[in-house]
Amino acid sequence: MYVTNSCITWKKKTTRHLSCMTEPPNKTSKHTHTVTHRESKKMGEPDDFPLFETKLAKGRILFKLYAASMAMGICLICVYRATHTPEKGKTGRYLWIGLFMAELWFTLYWLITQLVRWNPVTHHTFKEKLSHRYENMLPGVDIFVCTADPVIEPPLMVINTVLSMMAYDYPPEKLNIYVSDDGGSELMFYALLEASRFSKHWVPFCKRYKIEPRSPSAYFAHASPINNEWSSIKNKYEEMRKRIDDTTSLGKVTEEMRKEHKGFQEWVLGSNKNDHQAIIQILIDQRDPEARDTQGKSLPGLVYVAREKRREWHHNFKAGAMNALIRVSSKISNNPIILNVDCDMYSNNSESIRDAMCFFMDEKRSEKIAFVQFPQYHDNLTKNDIYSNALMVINDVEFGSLDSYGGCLYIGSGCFHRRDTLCGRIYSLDTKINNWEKQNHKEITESIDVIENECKILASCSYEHNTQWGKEMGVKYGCPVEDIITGLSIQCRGWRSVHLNPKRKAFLGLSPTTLLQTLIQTKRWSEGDFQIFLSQYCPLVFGHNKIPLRLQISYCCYLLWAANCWATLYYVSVPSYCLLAHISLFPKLSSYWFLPFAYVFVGKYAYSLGEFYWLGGTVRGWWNDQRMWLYRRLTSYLFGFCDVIFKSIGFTTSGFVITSKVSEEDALQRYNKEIMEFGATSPMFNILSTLALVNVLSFINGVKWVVMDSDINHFRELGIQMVLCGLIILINIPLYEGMFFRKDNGSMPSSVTFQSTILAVLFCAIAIM
Ligand SMILES: O=c1ccn([C@@H]2O[C@H](COP(=O)(O)OP(=O)(O)O[C@H]3O[C@H](CO)[C@@H](O)[C@H](O)[C@H]3O)[C@@H](O)[C@H]2O)c(=O)[nH]1
Ligand SMILES: [Mn+2]
Repeated sequence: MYVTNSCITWKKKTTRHLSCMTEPPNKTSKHTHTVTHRESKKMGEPDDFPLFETKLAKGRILFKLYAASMAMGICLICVYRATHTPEKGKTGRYLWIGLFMAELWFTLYWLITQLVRWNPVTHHTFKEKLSHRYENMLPGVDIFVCTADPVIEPPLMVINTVLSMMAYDYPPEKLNIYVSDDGGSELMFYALLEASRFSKHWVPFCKRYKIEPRSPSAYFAHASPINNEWSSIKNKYEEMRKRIDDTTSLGKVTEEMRKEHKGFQEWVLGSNKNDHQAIIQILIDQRDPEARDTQGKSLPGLVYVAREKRREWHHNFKAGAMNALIRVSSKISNNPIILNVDCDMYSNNSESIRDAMCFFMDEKRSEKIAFVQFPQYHDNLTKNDIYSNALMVINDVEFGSLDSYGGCLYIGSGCFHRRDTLCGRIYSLDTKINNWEKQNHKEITESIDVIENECKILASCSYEHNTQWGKEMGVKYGCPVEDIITGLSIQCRGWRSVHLNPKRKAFLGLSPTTLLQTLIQTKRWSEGDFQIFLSQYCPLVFGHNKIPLRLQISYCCYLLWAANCWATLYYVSVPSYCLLAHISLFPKLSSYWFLPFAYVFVGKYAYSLGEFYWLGGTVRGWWNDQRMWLYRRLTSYLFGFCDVIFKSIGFTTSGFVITSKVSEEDALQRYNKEIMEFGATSPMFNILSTLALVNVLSFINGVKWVVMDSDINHFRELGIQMVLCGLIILINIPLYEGMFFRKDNGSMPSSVTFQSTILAVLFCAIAIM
C-alpha cells in the first residue's frame, strides 16, 4: 500500500504547462516505421521534443467582455430587488424576497459556471514521436470492461466493445482485457467465448486494412465491401451474431455448447445474479502458444470475471467490480496502465492508447499525471438530440477549463489510469515513476487452474473485509458517482489529470433513449455529486491546500447541480402564481429597470445559442437542450437533493439504477422520430405536467384580463410574468401533446394527466382566492 505520506502541496508552477510550439504535427507519417525516426533525426529534432502540446482556446477575450457585461446586468437586477422590496405588511413581500433569494442563487451559480468556462485548453499529441522513441518500451495496458445485466446490456453489445478494444493499434502482447460481469451470467460468458474465437480473424483483419471503428457491429453498419476477405469476415460475424442472439433469446446455453469450454461447469448448479461463487475464466491465455490469431501473431489476453456475490454482503456496484478487477488483473498481468470503459463504450479510434501514452511517457511533464480522461460521446443520438444527452458544452468547453486548473474530472468511462495512483499512491517528488520497462508485465509460471483459483480468493466477498479497499485503495465506495469522488481524491493526493479530446472521437457509447431514463440517470449523477458536496470530501474542505482553489470551485459547479432545483422550481411556479393573484414581481415594461432584466435574459440565451451552434448543434437541438435543462432541474435534481437528505438521516440507502441499453421497437421508432417518450407513471412526470398546466391556466387568465377587460396597465405591470409564462408554455409543447393529443404507447398515462390537472386547478384556485 502506498498510503504513508500525508502532506502534499500543489505546486502552482506545475498546474499549467503551456508549451508554445510552432511545429505542426506530422499527420501523414505512420508511427510504426523507423523511417520516420531517421527522417526526423535528419531534421535535427532533439530527442526530448515533447510528446504533446497544449493550446489555449481562441476567443477568450470576447468571452470575458461578455461575462463582464452580464455581471453588470446581474448587479443591476440585484440593486432593483434590494431597493424595490414591498414594505412590511404589503402583499407579496415574502414572495418577492423569495424571488430575490432565487436570483441570488442563480447569480452565485452563474459565477461558478463562468469560472468553468474561463480558460479552456486543448491538447494535441505527437504519436509518431512516441513511437520512434519508445515503440519497444511501451507499457502494458489492462482494459476493464464492466457489465451488470445481460438483459439491459446485451452480451452482443458487450463483446463488440471487447472486440474493439482487442483490436487497438498497440502491441497485442501488451494488452489484457478483463470483463467484469456483475450479472454473473452464462450468456455473457458464452458470448465472450465466441468473441475470443472471432477475435482471431477480426484483429488481424482490422490491422491489415486499418479500418475504423473496430467494433464489428459499428463497422459493418456503415462499411461497404472491399474484397472476398471482407465478405468472409462479415459472414463470420453474422454467424456469430446469430448464435449469440439465438442463445440470448433462448435464455440459456445449449448442452452442445456447454461441452465446448470447461468454464460452463461454474453454472452447473444454476445461476443467481445475487448469490454465486466467484467465477474467473481465462479465455485467452497469452502464454499459450495456441492462442494466436490467424496470422500467427499474439492476441490480447481475455479474462472473464464474475466476483463472488452473497446476499449478506454489500457489493458496492461498479466501484466494487472495479476493485475486484484491479486485484484479479494484478495477479494475471499487472500492467501499469489501466483503461476502464462501460460495456457500451466501444473504441472508435484505434490510436487512443497511444494518445494516452503521450502523456504518461513525456519526459518532462508526465510525472504528475495520474489519469487521462477522454470525453463520453454517444452514437445513438438523434439529429436534434431530443433528451440533450450530448453534453457538448461540458465535453468541449468546461472540461478543457478544468484541465487548465489542474485536472479534469474522472467520469468513469474512457479513462486511462496509472495502476499505482488508482491504488492510493501519493505523489512525491522523490519517487521516479517513469521507469515503465521495469514496471512492465508480470511473468507467471503457475498453471491456468492455479491462477484462476488464486484469483477467486481475490474476487471473494470477504477479501476486502477490514482492508482499505474502497477507502484509500482503489475506487471509492458509498457514492453513486464513484468516479467523481475517486478522481477528486487522486487529485488531492497531489496528482493532476488530463482531458483529451481528439478530433476522431475515442469512445462511443449509448445514451438513454427515453425521457424517464434520462431523468433517472441525471438523478443518480446529481445525487452522487451532491452527496460528495455535503460529505467530508467537499472539495472546498477536502481539497483545501491540496488542489487549486479554482479547481475546488469548479468541482462545485457539478456537485451543486442538485441544489439548483429550488431556485428553478420557484421561478417556474411563483411568478405564474403571482400573475393569477395580481402581484407584480418585476419592473414595468416602461421602466428603466426593465432593461437589465431584458439584457441578462437576451444575453444569456443568445450566448448559449451561439455556443451551442458553434459546437456543432442545431437550433432545434438548442431548444431541446433548454427544455431538458428545465426538466432535469425540476425532477432529477429535486429527487437527487431529497434523496441525499433522506439518506443522511437514514431513511433510504444508496442504489445504482443501471441505464438500459435496449428499447422496445415502437419506443425506438418514436425516439428516432424525436417524439418525446412518456409512457410510464412516475412522480417526476406529475411534477412536470402540473407545472406545465399551472402555467397554461395562469397565462390564459392573464390574456383574459388584457383582451376581455382591455386592461393595458395590467399588461405593463405583469408583462414580464406573462412572457415568462408564455415561454414556459412554448417549451412544454411536447408535454401537452403527450397529455392531450397523442394516443400512442409513449403518450402520458391518463392517470398522470388526471392527477396533474386536479393539482394544477387547485393551485390556481388558491392563487385566485
Ligand atoms: O452494480 C453495477 C452497476 C453498474 N455497473 C456498470 O457500470 C457501468 C455504468 O452504468 P450505466 O448504467 O451505463 O451508468 P451511466 O450513467 O451511463 O454511467 C456513468 O456514470 C456512472 C456513475 O454514476 C459511471 O460509473 C460510469 O462510468 C459513467 O459512464 C455499466 O457498464 C454497468 O454495467 C456494474 O458493473 N455494476
Ligand atoms: Mn452508460
